[in-house]
Amino acid sequence: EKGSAPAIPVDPRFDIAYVTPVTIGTPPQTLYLDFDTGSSDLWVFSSHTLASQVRGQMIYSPEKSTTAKLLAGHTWSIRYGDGSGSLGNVYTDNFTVGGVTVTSQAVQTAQQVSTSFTSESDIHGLVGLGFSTLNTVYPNGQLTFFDNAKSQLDSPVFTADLKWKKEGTYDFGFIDETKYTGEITYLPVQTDPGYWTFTSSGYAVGDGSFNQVSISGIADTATSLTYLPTAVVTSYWRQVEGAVNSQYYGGYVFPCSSKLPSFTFGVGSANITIPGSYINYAQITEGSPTCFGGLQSSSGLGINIWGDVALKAAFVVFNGGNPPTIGWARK
Ligand SMILES: CC1CCN(C(=N)N)CC1
Ligand SMILES: CC1CCN(C(=N)N)CC1
Repeated sequence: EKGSAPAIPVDPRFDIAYVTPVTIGTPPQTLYLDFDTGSSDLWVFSSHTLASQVRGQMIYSPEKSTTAKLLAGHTWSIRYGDGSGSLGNVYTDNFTVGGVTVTSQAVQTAQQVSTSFTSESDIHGLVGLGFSTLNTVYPNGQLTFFDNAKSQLDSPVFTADLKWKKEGTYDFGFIDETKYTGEITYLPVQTDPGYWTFTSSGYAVGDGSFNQVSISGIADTATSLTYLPTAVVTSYWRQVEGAVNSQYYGGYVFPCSSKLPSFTFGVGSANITIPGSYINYAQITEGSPTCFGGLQSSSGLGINIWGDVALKAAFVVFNGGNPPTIGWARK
Protein backbone atom coordinates (compact mmCIF):
# COMPACT_ATOMS: atom_id res chain seq x y z
CA GLU A 1 0.00 0.00 0.00
CA LYS A 2 1.15 3.59 -0.62
CA GLY A 3 -0.32 7.08 -0.71
CA SER A 4 0.23 10.79 -1.30
CA ALA A 5 -1.34 13.84 0.30
CA PRO A 6 -0.84 17.58 -0.20
CA ALA A 7 1.10 19.77 2.26
CA ILE A 8 -0.75 23.10 1.96
CA PRO A 9 0.91 26.26 3.33
CA VAL A 10 -1.18 27.98 6.01
CA ASP A 11 -1.20 31.71 5.16
CA PRO A 12 0.87 31.60 1.91
CA ARG A 13 2.21 35.10 2.65
CA PHE A 14 4.65 33.24 4.91
CA ASP A 15 4.74 29.48 5.40
CA ILE A 16 3.86 29.49 9.10
CA ALA A 17 2.81 25.82 8.83
CA TYR A 18 1.56 23.20 6.35
CA VAL A 19 -1.74 21.32 6.68
CA THR A 20 -2.82 18.04 5.10
CA PRO A 21 -6.40 16.73 4.63
CA VAL A 22 -7.29 13.53 6.50
CA THR A 23 -10.57 11.67 7.08
CA ILE A 24 -11.59 10.16 10.41
CA GLY A 25 -14.49 7.80 11.17
CA THR A 26 -17.57 6.42 9.45
CA PRO A 27 -18.95 8.24 7.54
CA PRO A 28 -15.61 10.03 6.93
CA GLN A 29 -15.10 13.42 8.61
CA THR A 30 -12.47 15.62 6.90
CA LEU A 31 -10.02 17.74 8.91
CA TYR A 32 -6.82 19.56 7.89
CA LEU A 33 -3.97 18.62 10.25
CA ASP A 34 -0.38 19.78 10.80
CA PHE A 35 1.93 16.79 10.23
CA ASP A 36 4.64 17.06 12.86
CA THR A 37 7.86 15.01 12.86
CA GLY A 38 8.72 16.76 16.15
CA SER A 39 5.99 15.11 18.26
CA SER A 40 4.01 11.86 18.44
CA ASP A 41 0.43 12.70 19.45
CA LEU A 42 -2.42 12.66 16.91
CA TRP A 43 -4.88 15.15 18.34
CA VAL A 44 -7.86 17.00 16.85
CA PHE A 45 -10.31 19.76 17.61
CA SER A 46 -13.49 17.88 18.54
CA SER A 47 -17.06 18.00 19.78
CA HIS A 48 -15.45 17.78 23.23
CA THR A 49 -13.43 21.02 22.82
CA LEU A 50 -14.61 23.94 24.97
CA ALA A 51 -16.79 26.04 22.62
CA SER A 52 -14.97 29.21 23.74
CA GLN A 53 -11.70 27.73 22.42
CA VAL A 54 -12.98 26.78 18.95
CA ARG A 55 -12.81 29.54 16.32
CA GLY A 56 -13.63 28.23 12.84
CA GLN A 57 -11.72 24.95 13.02
CA MET A 58 -13.30 21.78 11.59
CA ILE A 59 -13.98 19.28 14.39
CA TYR A 60 -14.11 15.50 14.78
CA SER A 61 -17.32 14.29 16.44
CA PRO A 62 -16.78 10.69 17.61
CA GLU A 63 -20.45 10.42 18.55
CA LYS A 64 -21.26 10.73 14.83
CA SER A 65 -18.91 7.90 13.82
CA THR A 66 -20.19 4.30 13.88
CA THR A 67 -16.59 3.02 14.13
CA ALA A 68 -15.45 5.30 17.01
CA LYS A 69 -14.62 3.60 20.31
CA LEU A 70 -13.75 5.43 23.52
CA LEU A 71 -10.37 4.34 24.93
CA ALA A 72 -11.77 4.23 28.48
CA GLY A 73 -9.70 5.72 31.29
CA HIS A 74 -7.12 7.30 28.98
CA THR A 75 -6.17 10.99 28.86
CA TRP A 76 -3.43 13.09 27.29
CA SER A 77 -1.81 16.49 27.70
CA ILE A 78 0.93 18.04 25.56
CA ARG A 79 3.01 21.24 25.75
CA TYR A 80 4.98 22.37 22.69
CA GLY A 81 8.24 24.27 22.53
CA ASP A 82 6.50 27.58 21.83
CA GLY A 83 4.34 27.29 24.97
CA SER A 84 1.22 26.19 23.10
CA GLY A 85 -0.54 23.01 24.16
CA SER A 86 -3.72 20.94 24.40
CA LEU A 87 -5.28 18.11 26.44
CA GLY A 88 -8.22 15.72 26.39
CA ASN A 89 -9.36 12.11 26.03
CA VAL A 90 -8.88 9.35 23.48
CA TYR A 91 -10.91 7.38 20.91
CA THR A 92 -9.86 4.80 18.35
CA ASP A 93 -11.32 5.13 14.84
CA ASN A 94 -10.53 4.68 11.15
CA PHE A 95 -7.96 7.24 10.00
CA THR A 96 -7.08 7.83 6.35
CA VAL A 97 -4.49 10.06 4.71
CA GLY A 98 -3.67 9.96 0.99
CA GLY A 99 -5.59 6.71 0.58
CA VAL A 100 -3.72 4.88 3.36
CA THR A 101 -6.14 3.75 6.09
CA VAL A 102 -5.32 2.65 9.62
CA THR A 103 -8.34 1.10 11.35
CA SER A 104 -8.41 1.67 15.10
CA GLN A 105 -5.91 4.59 15.14
CA ALA A 106 -5.72 6.39 18.51
CA VAL A 107 -7.33 9.79 17.88
CA GLN A 108 -6.81 12.18 20.79
CA THR A 109 -9.84 14.47 21.11
CA ALA A 110 -9.05 17.88 22.58
CA GLN A 111 -11.11 19.12 25.52
CA GLN A 112 -8.90 22.20 25.84
CA VAL A 113 -6.43 23.97 23.51
CA SER A 114 -4.17 27.00 24.12
CA THR A 115 -4.87 30.41 22.61
CA SER A 116 -2.37 30.02 19.77
CA PHE A 117 -4.27 26.97 18.50
CA THR A 118 -7.63 28.70 18.94
CA SER A 119 -6.33 31.60 16.83
CA GLU A 120 -5.15 29.36 13.98
CA SER A 121 -8.43 28.49 12.24
CA ASP A 122 -6.60 26.62 9.44
CA ILE A 123 -5.00 24.05 11.78
CA HIS A 124 -7.53 21.50 13.07
CA GLY A 125 -5.01 19.41 15.01
CA LEU A 126 -1.69 17.62 14.66
CA VAL A 127 -0.48 14.26 13.37
CA GLY A 128 2.68 13.29 15.24
CA LEU A 129 5.26 11.55 13.05
CA GLY A 130 7.99 11.33 15.69
CA PHE A 131 8.81 8.07 17.46
CA SER A 132 5.96 6.65 19.54
CA THR A 133 8.01 6.90 22.74
CA LEU A 134 7.04 10.60 22.81
CA ASN A 135 3.26 9.90 22.88
CA THR A 136 1.63 11.51 25.95
CA VAL A 137 -1.46 9.25 26.33
CA TYR A 138 -1.77 7.98 29.92
CA PRO A 139 -1.72 5.30 31.29
CA ASN A 140 -0.89 3.47 28.02
CA GLY A 141 1.08 5.31 25.30
CA GLN A 142 -0.38 5.01 21.79
CA LEU A 143 1.24 4.42 18.39
CA THR A 144 1.57 7.07 15.71
CA PHE A 145 -0.22 6.79 12.37
CA PHE A 146 3.12 5.94 10.71
CA ASP A 147 3.97 3.22 13.27
CA ASN A 148 0.49 1.71 12.75
CA ALA A 149 0.65 2.02 8.94
CA LYS A 150 4.27 0.87 8.48
CA SER A 151 3.56 -2.87 8.18
CA GLN A 152 0.99 -2.32 5.41
CA LEU A 153 3.14 0.16 3.40
CA ASP A 154 5.14 -1.06 0.37
CA SER A 155 8.21 0.39 2.11
CA PRO A 156 8.39 1.59 5.76
CA VAL A 157 9.04 5.22 4.78
CA PHE A 158 7.37 8.59 4.41
CA THR A 159 8.80 11.55 2.52
CA ALA A 160 8.38 15.32 2.83
CA ASP A 161 8.48 17.57 -0.24
CA LEU A 162 7.55 20.93 1.34
CA LYS A 163 7.64 24.01 -0.89
CA TRP A 164 8.18 27.75 -0.53
CA LYS A 165 4.75 29.43 -0.58
CA LYS A 166 3.39 26.56 -2.67
CA GLU A 167 1.66 23.23 -2.10
CA GLY A 168 3.99 20.27 -1.60
CA THR A 169 3.37 16.62 -0.72
CA TYR A 170 3.79 13.97 1.93
CA ASP A 171 4.21 10.49 0.41
CA PHE A 172 3.71 7.30 2.41
CA GLY A 173 5.25 3.94 1.53
CA PHE A 174 7.36 4.92 -1.47
CA ILE A 175 10.06 7.26 -2.77
CA ASP A 176 9.04 9.33 -5.81
CA GLU A 177 12.18 9.69 -7.93
CA THR A 178 10.62 12.60 -9.87
CA LYS A 179 10.67 14.79 -6.74
CA TYR A 180 14.46 15.22 -6.39
CA THR A 181 17.69 15.58 -8.34
CA GLY A 182 20.99 13.71 -7.86
CA GLU A 183 21.28 11.15 -5.09
CA ILE A 184 19.64 10.80 -1.68
CA THR A 185 22.23 10.87 1.12
CA TYR A 186 21.12 8.80 4.12
CA LEU A 187 22.31 9.62 7.65
CA PRO A 188 21.95 7.71 10.95
CA VAL A 189 19.10 8.82 13.26
CA GLN A 190 19.34 9.08 17.04
CA THR A 191 15.81 7.98 18.09
CA ASP A 192 16.29 8.91 21.77
CA PRO A 193 14.26 10.74 23.12
CA GLY A 194 12.00 10.36 20.07
CA TYR A 195 12.78 13.01 17.44
CA TRP A 196 14.31 12.46 13.99
CA THR A 197 17.73 13.61 15.23
CA PHE A 198 20.67 13.63 12.78
CA THR A 199 24.07 15.30 12.53
CA SER A 200 24.85 17.76 9.75
CA SER A 201 28.51 17.94 8.67
CA GLY A 202 28.77 21.73 8.55
CA TYR A 203 27.68 24.90 6.75
CA ALA A 204 28.54 27.73 4.40
CA VAL A 205 27.12 31.24 4.11
CA GLY A 206 26.45 32.35 0.54
CA ASP A 207 29.46 31.64 -1.69
CA GLY A 208 31.76 31.48 1.36
CA SER A 209 33.98 28.59 2.38
CA PHE A 210 32.47 25.48 3.96
CA ASN A 211 32.88 25.20 7.76
CA GLN A 212 33.26 21.52 8.73
CA VAL A 213 31.50 21.29 12.09
CA SER A 214 29.06 18.66 13.38
CA ILE A 215 25.62 20.12 14.07
CA SER A 216 23.20 17.70 15.69
CA GLY A 217 19.53 18.65 15.40
CA ILE A 218 16.03 17.48 14.64
CA ALA A 219 14.18 17.47 11.32
CA ASP A 220 10.91 19.12 12.27
CA THR A 221 8.07 19.63 9.79
CA ALA A 222 5.94 21.63 12.28
CA THR A 223 8.49 24.27 13.22
CA SER A 224 8.32 27.18 10.76
CA LEU A 225 11.90 28.45 11.06
CA THR A 226 15.35 26.90 11.47
CA TYR A 227 17.24 27.30 14.76
CA LEU A 228 21.00 26.64 14.81
CA PRO A 229 23.95 27.37 17.16
CA THR A 230 24.62 31.05 17.83
CA ALA A 231 28.07 30.96 16.17
CA VAL A 232 26.55 29.67 12.92
CA VAL A 233 23.69 32.14 12.92
CA THR A 234 25.88 35.13 13.84
CA SER A 235 28.21 34.35 10.93
CA TYR A 236 25.18 34.32 8.61
CA TRP A 237 23.58 37.60 9.72
CA ARG A 238 26.99 39.35 9.79
CA GLN A 239 26.78 39.23 5.99
CA VAL A 240 23.52 41.25 5.95
CA GLU A 241 23.84 45.02 6.27
CA GLY A 242 21.51 46.37 8.93
CA ALA A 243 20.69 42.99 10.46
CA VAL A 244 20.37 43.09 14.25
CA ASN A 245 19.52 40.52 16.89
CA SER A 246 16.49 42.26 18.41
CA GLN A 247 15.50 41.61 22.03
CA TYR A 248 12.23 43.33 21.23
CA TYR A 249 11.32 41.04 18.30
CA GLY A 250 13.01 37.97 19.81
CA GLY A 251 15.47 37.30 17.02
CA TYR A 252 17.39 38.60 14.00
CA VAL A 253 15.55 41.26 12.01
CA PHE A 254 16.85 43.04 8.92
CA PRO A 255 15.81 45.53 6.20
CA CYS A 256 13.22 43.81 3.96
CA SER A 257 15.02 45.30 0.92
CA SER A 258 18.13 43.20 1.71
CA LYS A 259 19.32 40.60 -0.78
CA LEU A 260 19.96 37.70 1.60
CA PRO A 261 22.80 35.23 1.05
CA SER A 262 21.92 31.53 0.71
CA PHE A 263 22.72 29.07 3.53
CA THR A 264 24.22 25.66 2.74
CA PHE A 265 24.29 22.78 5.23
CA GLY A 266 26.21 19.54 4.91
CA VAL A 267 24.58 16.10 4.83
CA GLY A 268 27.46 13.63 4.77
CA SER A 269 29.61 14.48 1.76
CA ALA A 270 26.63 16.18 0.05
CA ASN A 271 24.88 19.40 0.93
CA ILE A 272 21.58 21.28 0.74
CA THR A 273 21.37 24.97 -0.17
CA ILE A 274 18.60 27.14 1.28
CA PRO A 275 18.02 30.11 -1.09
CA GLY A 276 18.29 33.52 0.60
CA SER A 277 14.66 34.24 -0.31
CA TYR A 278 13.51 31.41 2.01
CA ILE A 279 15.35 33.13 4.89
CA ASN A 280 13.38 36.35 4.37
CA TYR A 281 10.58 34.95 6.49
CA ALA A 282 8.08 37.78 6.98
CA GLN A 283 7.62 41.50 7.63
CA ILE A 284 7.47 42.03 11.41
CA THR A 285 4.07 43.64 10.86
CA GLU A 286 2.05 44.16 7.67
CA GLY A 287 3.73 46.83 5.52
CA SER A 288 6.82 47.19 7.75
CA PRO A 289 10.24 47.77 6.09
CA THR A 290 11.70 45.45 8.76
CA CYS A 291 11.68 41.69 8.23
CA PHE A 292 12.13 38.69 10.55
CA GLY A 293 14.79 36.12 9.68
CA GLY A 294 14.05 32.46 8.95
CA LEU A 295 17.40 31.45 10.49
CA GLN A 296 17.58 32.07 14.23
CA SER A 297 19.71 31.07 17.21
CA SER A 298 18.84 27.84 19.03
CA SER A 299 20.59 28.93 22.24
CA GLY A 300 17.31 29.37 24.15
CA LEU A 301 15.91 26.00 23.02
CA GLY A 302 18.57 23.51 24.12
CA ILE A 303 18.17 21.77 20.74
CA ASN A 304 18.91 22.62 17.09
CA ILE A 305 15.84 22.49 14.84
CA TRP A 306 15.92 22.06 11.06
CA GLY A 307 12.40 23.38 10.53
CA ASP A 308 10.40 24.23 7.42
CA VAL A 309 12.84 26.94 6.23
CA ALA A 310 15.44 24.16 5.75
CA LEU A 311 13.11 21.27 4.86
CA LYS A 312 11.45 23.13 1.98
CA ALA A 313 14.86 23.36 0.25
CA ALA A 314 15.11 19.55 0.11
CA PHE A 315 13.39 16.23 -0.53
CA VAL A 316 13.51 14.40 2.82
CA VAL A 317 13.06 10.64 3.40
CA PHE A 318 12.00 9.56 6.89
CA ASN A 319 12.98 5.88 6.80
CA GLY A 320 11.26 3.90 9.55
CA GLY A 321 13.23 0.74 8.81
CA ASN A 322 15.56 -1.08 11.18
CA PRO A 323 17.51 1.05 12.02
CA PRO A 324 15.69 4.24 11.12
CA THR A 325 17.66 6.67 8.90
CA ILE A 326 16.96 10.06 7.32
CA GLY A 327 17.64 10.82 3.66
CA TRP A 328 18.30 14.24 2.09
CA ALA A 329 18.30 15.18 -1.60
CA ARG A 330 18.44 18.44 -3.53
CA LYS A 331 15.49 19.25 -5.78
C1 LIG B 1 11.93 20.00 20.43
C2 LIG B 1 10.61 20.67 20.09
C3 LIG B 1 10.56 20.98 18.60
C4 LIG B 1 9.23 21.59 18.25
N1 LIG B 1 8.17 20.69 18.66
C5 LIG B 1 7.35 20.05 17.77
N2 LIG B 1 7.56 20.20 16.49
N3 LIG B 1 6.34 19.36 18.24
C6 LIG B 1 8.11 20.40 20.07
C7 LIG B 1 9.44 19.77 20.49
C1 LIG C 1 4.41 21.77 17.20
C2 LIG C 1 3.93 23.11 16.82
C3 LIG C 1 2.61 23.01 16.09
C4 LIG C 1 2.09 24.36 15.72
N1 LIG C 1 2.08 25.25 16.87
C5 LIG C 1 1.01 26.07 17.08
N2 LIG C 1 0.05 26.08 16.17
N3 LIG C 1 0.99 26.84 18.13
C6 LIG C 1 3.23 25.31 17.74
C7 LIG C 1 3.77 23.94 18.06
